[in-house]
Amino acid sequence: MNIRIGNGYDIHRLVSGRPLILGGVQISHEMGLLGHSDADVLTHAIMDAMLGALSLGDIGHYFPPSDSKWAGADSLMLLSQVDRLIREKGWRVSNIDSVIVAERPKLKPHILAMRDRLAAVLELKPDQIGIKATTNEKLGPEGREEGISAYSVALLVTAD
Ligand SMILES: Nc1ccn([C@@H]2O[C@H](COP(=O)(O)O)[C@@H](O)[C@H]2O)c(=O)n1
Ligand SMILES: C[C@@]1(CO)OP(=O)(O)OP(=O)(O)OC[C@H]1O
Repeated sequence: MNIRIGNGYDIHRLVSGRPLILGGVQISHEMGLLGHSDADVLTHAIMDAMLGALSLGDIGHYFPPSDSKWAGADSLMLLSQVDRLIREKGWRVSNIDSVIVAERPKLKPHILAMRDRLAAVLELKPDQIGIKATTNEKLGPEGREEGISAYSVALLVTAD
């Protein structure tokens, strides 16, 4: 069995008038993330980790922000396409681990729902997907609540 590891990072700006969607879960908050798609920063970091593991570039290559086709796109649908790409190449996800950096809102109550949604799309068990949350101790853009970022690593294994 072959193994490959990849990492991903993304950040999106917090603005009023947008829904806050993380890991495919809509979270009640007075602000949401701005982006060409639904701006699901966690799912974007996970996709980049999966693509990075196989040196397949990044999500902007497959879903260019300049292409109106992806305007308002559901990031879980994009994740499903990335998963299909790696499966077609003979790989599958062994496990994913992630961190969301957000001063607010409290994400702990939503982590299990995010794991369930991502696991359903990736056809994994929820315990193959780690998601943690941390504040940035009021430091930097996340700490000033200007944005939310996410980091992810993905371990891929060959299907055989
Ligand atoms: N948006 C967040 C941030 C943090 N948490 C939870 O709180 C714990 C403590 O966070 P610190 O940044 O003070 O270390 C953290 O381990 C998370 O469990 C959260 O739920 N939502
Ligand atoms: C998801 C895509 C889709 O156009 O757009 P955004 O939601 O703006 O997200 P970002 O991480 O800035 O860029 C990646 C794009 O592929």
